[in-house]
Amino acid sequence: MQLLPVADAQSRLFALAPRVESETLPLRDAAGRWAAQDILANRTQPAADLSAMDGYAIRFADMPGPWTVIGESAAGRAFDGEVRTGEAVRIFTGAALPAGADTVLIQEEAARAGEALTLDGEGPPYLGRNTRARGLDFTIGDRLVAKGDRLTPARIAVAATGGHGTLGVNRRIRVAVAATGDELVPPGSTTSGLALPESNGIMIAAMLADLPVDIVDLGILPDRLETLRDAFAAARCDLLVTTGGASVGDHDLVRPAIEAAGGVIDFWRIALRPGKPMMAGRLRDATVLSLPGNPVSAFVTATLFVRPLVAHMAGARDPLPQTTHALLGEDLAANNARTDYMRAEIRDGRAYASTIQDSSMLLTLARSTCLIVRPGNAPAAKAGDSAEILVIA
Ligand SMILES: Nc1nc2c(c(=O)[nH]1)N[C@H]1C(S)=C(S)[C@@H](COP(=O)(O)OP(=O)(O)OC[C@H]3O[C@@H](n4cnc5c(N)ncnc54)[C@H](O)[C@@H]3O)O[C@H]1N2
Ligand code: MOO
Repeated sequence: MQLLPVADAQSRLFALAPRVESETLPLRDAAGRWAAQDILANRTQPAADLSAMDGYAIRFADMPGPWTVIGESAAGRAFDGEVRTGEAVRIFTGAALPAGADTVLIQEEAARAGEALTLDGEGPPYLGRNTRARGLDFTIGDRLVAKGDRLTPARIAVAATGGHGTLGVNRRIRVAVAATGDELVPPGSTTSGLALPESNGIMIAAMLADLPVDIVDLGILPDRLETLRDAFAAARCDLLVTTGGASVGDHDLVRPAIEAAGGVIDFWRIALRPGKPMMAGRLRDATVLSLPGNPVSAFVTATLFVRPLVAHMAGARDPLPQTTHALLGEDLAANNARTDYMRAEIRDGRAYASTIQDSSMLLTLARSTCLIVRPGNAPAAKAGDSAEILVIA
């Protein structure tokens, strides 16, 4: 059986799902979206040479004083005269440097009696000390945020300072989530016998909570072809995520149900552990991602495929999760052909894999802070070797 490498599956998935349209939003509502265009500065920042400290604007050539104070410059209220030899202007942080002045003497190093000002300390050591030049941060026309960048708080702030009140962003993604399985009951209901509280749908919604999505909860669907078909066909969404019923058992009906609803499967089965039986396709205007039912498999495939797909559709230039490196706390055995995402904990800067890596074990997942990425056919590794990790908590 041919298993698709993870990276190939990710690119095929992105090729299946178009980017959504853009809209214009007030800055306050744009946080967490992706920029639909480059955001260019409409103004220069700072707009003039400013003081960086509270003190006195002077001419550096006049050091070490004394000076006569001839006026005041405050933020937003500039002194409109000129500072001549021997003169100083009282100035505050963020205020415009008056014409003629080039340096600021901080007030802690100055003594003032009426309008007479003398040096009381070392004073500024060079011309321009304690000032900010016009355009220090950026100049009109500079690119502040690139198309496809996430609108982080700092990027929202720089756009505001750059003169923008609204931004072009990609719209929110409508994600329908369906859990399938006759054994499943809603969380919190009194369980008896073999009934199992549903957790995958809840977990996936939680994993998307920081992304611009509207979740359409299709609830728990039974293992019945017609019910699944009708529910999938009726879902109005950009992305349909199902869990369970993706494997080869007699009750694994997700694939036939998608096809019966008029959908087409593009790929199935990934060289991945856990998460092998994941499949992807299209159903009308929606992309479909069917995740395996085992909770850890659902978590890993949601990390590697659902979140990146949402980010891709919402305009991200770089939608894949970022990995980093850690030293292994213990030896690891050689891997087979499937890329392995091992549940692990970081302790004292070293990554320790859980002893049992069963894809049903939620408590192990809940205690893990990272996944150790073991590429397909990786040789055995030693404690102290560097390994790729994906931080998950
Ligand atoms: N003969 C084979 N059997 C299996 C294969 C295979 O290749 N050949 N693959 C195995 C792998 S790998 C996985 S992963 C599972 C995935 O199977 P399904 O996607 O069909 O998942 P289910 O059978 O429906 O459920 C598996 C497991 O997870 C529990 N589950 C399901 N949904 C939820 C939910 N929403 N919340 C909590 N728990 C859920 C379910 O009760 C089962 O215990 O197949 C292997 N079999
Ligand atoms: O690949 Mo399954 O997802 O190992 O448990």
